[in-house]
Amino acid sequence: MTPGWITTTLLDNDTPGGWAVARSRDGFLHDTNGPLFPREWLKRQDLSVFAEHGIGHLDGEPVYLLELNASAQVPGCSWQGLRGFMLQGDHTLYKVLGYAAQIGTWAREHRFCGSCGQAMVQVPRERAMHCQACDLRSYPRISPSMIVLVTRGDEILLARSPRFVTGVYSTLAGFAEPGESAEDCLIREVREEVQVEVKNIQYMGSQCWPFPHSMMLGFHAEYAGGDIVPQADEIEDAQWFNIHDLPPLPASRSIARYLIDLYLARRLGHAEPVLPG
Ligand SMILES: NC(=O)C1=CN([C@@H]2O[C@H](COP(=O)(O)OP(=O)(O)OC[C@H]3O[C@@H](n4cnc5c(N)ncnc54)[C@H](O)[C@@H]3O)[C@@H](O)[C@H]2O)C=CC1
Ligand SMILES: [Mg+2]
Ligand SMILES: [Zn+2]
Repeated sequence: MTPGWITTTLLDNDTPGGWAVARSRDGFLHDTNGPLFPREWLKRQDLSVFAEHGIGHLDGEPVYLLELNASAQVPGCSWQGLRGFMLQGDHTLYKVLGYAAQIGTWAREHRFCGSCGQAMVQVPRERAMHCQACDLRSYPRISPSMIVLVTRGDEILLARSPRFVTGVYSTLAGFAEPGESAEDCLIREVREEVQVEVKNIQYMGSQCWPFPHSMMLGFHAEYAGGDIVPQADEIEDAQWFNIHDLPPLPASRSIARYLIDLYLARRLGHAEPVLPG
C-alpha cells in the first residue's frame, strides 16, 4: 500500500469497490465522516449520474468521481463547495476534491471536438479525450497564473478585488497570455493593476489552484518606481501596508498568504512557513 494521494492511474469503471466522491453544481456531498463514501453505497443512492471517472488512489484504495447532473437530497448528507474544503479540514482530502473537480469539469467541457464538432472518446489509460474523426487530442486544461508580493523595505503592496471577502487585501495576480514568459506576465500584470514598476523578480514556489484550473507561480519582487493607480473595475483599492499594521489577509492555505508570511518571517526573523502544495 502506498500512503497518500496518487492521481496517475486510470481506473476501470466496471471493477466494483473503492471510494467515491459525488459532485454537483452545489459542490461535494459530505456527511460527518467527510466527502468520501463507499462507492457501491453511493451508487445505490438516488443520484442522477452524468459521468463516472476513476481519479486515483488514496492510501492504496481506488477513488472515483460521480459527476452529477443535479444536486440530490441524501439522508444525513449535505453539499459544500470546494472553497469550503480548502478553508478547513484535511488538506489531502482537499487535494482529492480539487483534482476531482478539475477532471470532472474538463471531461464535461470536452465531450465534443473543438475543431470538427464530433463526439470525443476517452483515450484508454490516458487522461485525454480523442476525436476519431480528425485525430485531435484534448488534455486537462491548466492555466498558468502569476502571483507576486511586491515589497519596499518594511512595506508590502496589497490590493483588493471587488470579488474578495470584505476587508481582505491580497497580492497581485493574473493569467499568462500567449507569447509571454512568467516574468513578462508578472511585469505586465503589476503595471496594469497598479501602474507600479518592479525589479529583482524571484521565483518562490507554485501551487495548484483548482478554481477552476489555475497553476499559481509565486514570486517576490522589489518596488522599482511609480505611484499606485488602481486599475478601474479590476482593483477596488491598493495600498502600501507596513508589515506591523496589516489588513485582513487571504486564507492560510493560499500561496498569496504564503508569500506574505514568508516575507514577514524573513524580515522579522521568525520561522519560515511551509507552502501547502
Ligand atoms: N491561490 C492564491 O493565493 C490566489 C489565486 N488567485 C487566482 O489567480 C488567477 C488569476 O487572478 P486574476 O486576478 O483573477 O486574473 P487577471 O488579473 O488576469 O484578471 C482576470 C481576467 O482574466 C481573464 N481570464 C479569465 N480566465 C482566464 C484564463 N484562463 N486565461 C487567461 N485569461 C483569463 C478574464 O478576462 C478575467 O476577467 C485566478 O484563478 C485567481 O483565482 C488570485 C489570487 C490569490
Ligand atoms: Mg488580477
Ligand atoms: Zn475532431
